[in-house]
Amino acid sequence: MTQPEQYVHQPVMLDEVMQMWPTERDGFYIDGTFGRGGHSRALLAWLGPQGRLAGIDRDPQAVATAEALAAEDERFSIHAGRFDCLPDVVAAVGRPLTGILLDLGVSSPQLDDPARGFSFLRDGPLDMRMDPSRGESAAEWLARAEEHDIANVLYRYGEEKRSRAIARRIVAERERQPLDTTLALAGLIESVLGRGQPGKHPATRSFQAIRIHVNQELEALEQVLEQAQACLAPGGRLAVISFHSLEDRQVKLFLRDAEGRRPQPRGLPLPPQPVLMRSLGKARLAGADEIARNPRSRSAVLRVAEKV
Ligand SMILES: C[S@@+](CC[C@H](N)C(=O)[O-])C[C@H]1O[C@@H](n2cnc3c(N)ncnc32)[C@H](O)[C@@H]1O
Repeated sequence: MTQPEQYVHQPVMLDEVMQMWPTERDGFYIDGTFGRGGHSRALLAWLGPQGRLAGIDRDPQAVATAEALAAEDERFSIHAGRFDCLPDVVAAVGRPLTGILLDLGVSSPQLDDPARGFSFLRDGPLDMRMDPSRGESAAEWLARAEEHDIANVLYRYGEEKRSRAIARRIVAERERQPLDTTLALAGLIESVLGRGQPGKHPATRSFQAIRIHVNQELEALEQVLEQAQACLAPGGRLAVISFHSLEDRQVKLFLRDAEGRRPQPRGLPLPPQPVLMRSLGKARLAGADEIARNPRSRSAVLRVAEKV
């Protein structure tokens, strides 16, 4: 697992996060997606001497980077695992939670390392697990899944219109030989869909879908949003950066319900809904300068809410 030598990490929408972040420098904060620590380092530079920051990540490489940071800075601790271990982290630190940041999805080093199997541009084992020590790899899942389950995943998580044709071809191909490299899968998808549009590989949507499924990304997000609402102290803030419409929709619907705005079924008036969170402004997008510097920020959407 190598990292490109010239890799420079640019935390996405850092200025916008800091503008909306709580003002209590000696509070307790969680970075639920430590990654390579870009946001965490900026938060530590801002944090006061009595402040605490706990990082969470399920990726062993991210955890190794964070352990080095924890050895340098006693205000910081790292917790390996899925971010929906949030209540355990809060209990371990034992302080009221002032803020939580989630910068969702995969990190650039994960995408760029062929050995992790996330990239359809570089050949590697078809893995795609953020934590390679747990669960099934993409190759293991594709080797055993029913055709209709593969089609459903491609449709639901990738919004892939030709999901059935791709699933059919995967099932036919795996009878002939194992489908266990990224380029074998990317080539198979291209053979079904053709070359696609310029600048967008035809395998983009399917790779996104399989990655979301293998890592149970939307299940973990659903859990952590509920937990954040329950664990935050009153006035504490939740900041979420999403990178695709499925994640952002989930955050938006969670906030709608937490703000007591769930649509009422017709003819069946419900009691008034409790107001648990308050959105701080509308969803924000990265600015043109950041997008020019860091193209990955192009699809970022930031939502921030405060516990009431
Ligand atoms: C976009 S990167 C975060 C980058 C980070 N903000 C930075 O500045 O370096 C997302 C990170 O979150 C981790 N991650 C994604 N989903 C997770 C989950 N459900 N539980 C724990 N970690 C997760 C990934 O392993 C990855 O390291």
